[in-house]
Amino acid sequence: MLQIRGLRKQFHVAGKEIPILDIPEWHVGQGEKIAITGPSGSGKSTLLHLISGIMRPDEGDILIGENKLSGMSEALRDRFRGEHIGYILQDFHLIPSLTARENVEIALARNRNTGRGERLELINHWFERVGMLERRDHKPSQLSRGQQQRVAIIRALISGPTLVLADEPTGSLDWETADEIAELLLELCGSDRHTLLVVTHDLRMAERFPTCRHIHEINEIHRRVRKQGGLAI
Ligand SMILES: Nc1ncnc2c1ncn2[C@@H]1O[C@H](COP(=O)(O)OP(=O)(O)OP(=O)(O)O)[C@@H](O)[C@H]1O
Repeated sequence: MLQIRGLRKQFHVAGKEIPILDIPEWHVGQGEKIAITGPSGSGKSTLLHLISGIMRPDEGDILIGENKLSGMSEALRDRFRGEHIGYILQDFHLIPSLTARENVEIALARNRNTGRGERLELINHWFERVGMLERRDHKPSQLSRGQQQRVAIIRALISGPTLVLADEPTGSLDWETADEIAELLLELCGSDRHTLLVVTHDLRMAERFPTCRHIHEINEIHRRVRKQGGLAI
């Protein structure tokens, strides 16, 4: 469902080009659940930014299903992301002035052309699924961090994306809450319909996943830079 070919990304920093990613070939099958681990600065978040189309590669192709991201205009990539990709971040990024339900509703209204009644029914169903029905009219500041992440997970999944990307989803949570969130994410993405890629430093979380890959198994930059006698990133 996800294919990466000849992908390269570098950043221009202080007059120098710093290579970050070099992925000759990587395939992820429909329904796979993969945790990607690796040291800080090894390009994990950059990889997710490229797969979501938020960032463009310098070279190479990313295909999601039959859809080649490099062949799309920025507007088309934004639409494609809204319709097919769910993104979960460490810091939730909920809108503070809106309630939990409203945060979910604006994402749903943007991505799905449904009537309000149908939307509210679906939203209630999801809040019930994550055990937060009674909290749906609370603002983010009135919720715990774990609860805020549950709302962010609903927001990412409610439109039925085929690909779910999560960047350190448990990074700002205590261990117990992190375990609950990892469990919830795997349960909600459990069907073959959802492909789930999570980048994490949390090895306890990574071990729960059917597949766990170190970024250096995918990204050849580390090997190449070392071979050239450069600094390892
Ligand atoms: N927009 C940018 N401009 C310049 N350098 C960048 C930019 N974005 C990321 N980098 C650099 O690219 C490298 C990879 O960053 P990235 O955030 O992908 O790493 P990461 O593996 O996700 O790290 P962490 O685990 O700490 O989040 C880092 O050295 C970072 O400083």
